[in-house]
Amino acid sequence: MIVTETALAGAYTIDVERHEDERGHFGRVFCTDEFAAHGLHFTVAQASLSYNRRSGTLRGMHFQFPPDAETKYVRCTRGAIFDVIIDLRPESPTYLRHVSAILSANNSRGLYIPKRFAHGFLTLVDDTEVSYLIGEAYAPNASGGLNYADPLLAIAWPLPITVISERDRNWAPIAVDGDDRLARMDLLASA
Ligand SMILES: Cc1cn([C@H]2C[C@H](O)[C@@H](COP(=O)(O)OP(=O)(O)O[C@H]3O[C@@H](C)C(=O)[C@@H](O)[C@H]3O)O2)c(=O)[nH]c1=O
Repeated sequence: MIVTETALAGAYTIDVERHEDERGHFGRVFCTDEFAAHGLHFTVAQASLSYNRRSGTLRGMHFQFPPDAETKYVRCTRGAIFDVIIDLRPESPTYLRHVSAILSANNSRGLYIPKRFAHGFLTLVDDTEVSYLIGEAYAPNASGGLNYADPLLAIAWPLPITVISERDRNWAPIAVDGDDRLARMDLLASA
């Protein structure tokens, strides 16, 4: 695996070293020891699959409030997505900055997302499947979100958004004079 830290500390792209032969290829996507060598101590509590019928489908920008924050390891196993993560750690030098990556079945790239990040994606083709490994149990009452079109975040989505849930369309933009969602992301709250 090729484990590369992104511009947001603690978030990594994970590329597969493919062993190619006439049948196709084989490669590792997760290894406890290799992760640990990069300081990543990831144990899987749940795995989820997201199927998306249409190109232009947006899911996000989601996070779980501490103490139920989630670590996610995301990969696109069919089709392609424009994947975006946002640093919500108030103490971080890259607070509220985002990073994007194209994840596709062709490139087999994965994204490792630490706790206290928001995550979302836009499908780039029809029939796209996204596979997650998640480090913590799901706490439905701890879910929160940010608006994908928030001018403060300034995410340059590469396609028009044509399919989105009502919940995701209606997340409030960040309030610059104090936002309760962001206030709840600090280290004390996550302790
Ligand atoms: C996220 C989640 C949802 N659900 C249920 C709640 C609901 O009835 C149904 C669909 O949930 P949602 O609309 O939240 O699904 P979705 O919008 O696909 O939510 C996902 O979006 C991406 C961007 C992420 O990063 C994921 O962690 C997750 O938040 O599935 C679970 O049972 N377990 C889970 O872990």
